[in-house]
Amino acid sequence: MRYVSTRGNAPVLSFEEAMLTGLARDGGLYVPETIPAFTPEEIAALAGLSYEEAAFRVMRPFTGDAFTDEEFRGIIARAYDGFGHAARAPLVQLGPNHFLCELFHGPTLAFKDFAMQLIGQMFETALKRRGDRVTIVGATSGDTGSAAIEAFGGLDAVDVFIMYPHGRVSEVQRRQMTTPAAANVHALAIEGDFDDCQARLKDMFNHFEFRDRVRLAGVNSINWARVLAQVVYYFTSAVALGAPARKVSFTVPTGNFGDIFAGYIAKRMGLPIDRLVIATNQNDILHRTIATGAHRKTGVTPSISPSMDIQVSSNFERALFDAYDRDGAAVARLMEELASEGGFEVSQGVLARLRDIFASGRADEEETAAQIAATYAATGEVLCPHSAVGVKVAGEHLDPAVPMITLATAHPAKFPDAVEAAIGMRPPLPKRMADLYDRSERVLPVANDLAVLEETIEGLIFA
Ligand SMILES: Cc1ncc(COP(=O)(O)O)c(C=O)c1O
Ligand SMILES: N[C@@H](CCOP(=O)(O)O)C(=O)O
Repeated sequence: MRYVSTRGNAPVLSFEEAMLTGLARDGGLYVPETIPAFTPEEIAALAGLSYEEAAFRVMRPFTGDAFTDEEFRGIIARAYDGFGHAARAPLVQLGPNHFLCELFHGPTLAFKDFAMQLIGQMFETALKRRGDRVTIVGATSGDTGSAAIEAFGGLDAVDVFIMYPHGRVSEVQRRQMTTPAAANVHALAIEGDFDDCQARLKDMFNHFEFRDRVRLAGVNSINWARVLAQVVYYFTSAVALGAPARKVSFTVPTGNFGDIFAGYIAKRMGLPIDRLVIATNQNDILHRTIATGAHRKTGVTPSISPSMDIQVSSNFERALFDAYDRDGAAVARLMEELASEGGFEVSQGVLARLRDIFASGRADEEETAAQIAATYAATGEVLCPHSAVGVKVAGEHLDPAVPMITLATAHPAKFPDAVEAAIGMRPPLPKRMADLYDRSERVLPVANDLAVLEETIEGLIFA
């Protein structure tokens, strides 16, 4: 299996090289050269397997010779060992034909743990074998950062720097990033929003002297291995509801487009997914794109679902690459237009292709809070605000003939203020985190400035 850049002008890499490389050197994102297809029999055979075995079967065709089967099974076993639910990604029923896939039973209580725990183990195995060391820099709106710090903290072969937007993540998210004691992890508070953090990260990747000097690696969904790990729960949940004999649809709370792109890959692999519904909060560039064909930044407005406060949605580039028949030059032109003009329009043909696969909707602040309250009253399930955005939008796309699965992307205890405002109850943190508010914090405020950031990072790793 080989990996190519969405901008068509970077070296073709193996799985392991793509994983350790992060952003392609032409500024693009790596994607598999071809998507392996599963037969209906192979999909049916996933029924009744452990999550770990299903993960092995779904991901193995993508990893080439990076790991032996025994190594890969060990990596998967260690990745999911610390999850607080035996099913890893359990389904609960919300209503007739509407299910919630709870993705928040990992160590940091968000879906990011599914991929981050796995790639932590993959990096450790690959770097040890190579006798190599890398510097991981990440951008977060709250959950990627805490999951990365949990997964990579204390590992020998990595230093980790996570940029988060100062004042724009929940207190639980911030404390998850700033209280771990491991000396190799650093939380950097940036003045700006998530888009600024992600832009600085891409600037670092595009500054080759810095990139090569620190041996820069990425664990955002820039990294293909992150997306791959997220493909698995589409298979396990669809099979639990009768796939491949029965079609299913998914609604996915969306910001950086990584999670829903994983669903698109599952569909390309042969999983019978009817609709993939993009659910956005008031930062709705993706919903507007599907509705109108115009992909235009409007600036980020802080919301009660802060992890989705994103307007420059990195992985949409991967969807465009396929929608433009894998024409890397066309994608590069669109990305230049996004950077210089603040947006672009997709052609009518491309819009029709996108609409063939993706539907969309949005939830504003009041609708999100109302959905938390309504779901709690009807079912007793306490939703986090991101999952509530998903459930609200899913409600507009229900089809009596096709089960809908909404991804519940975070635990409500990560966003206690929003949940309390909606239902008058503060969801408690799990016991193992009960002292989170008493732990001391370690934060490094850094200017939203490439040179200052690079100097800070180099100062810490070469100290
Ligand atoms: C809780 C939560 N829900 C949804 C999302 C959106 O996921 P994606 O960025 O993969 O679209 C994020 C962040 O990415 C998140 O942290
Ligand atoms: N919502 C994310 C934003 C970064 O997304 P990623 O999937 O590209 O890592 C977060 O919580 O940080």
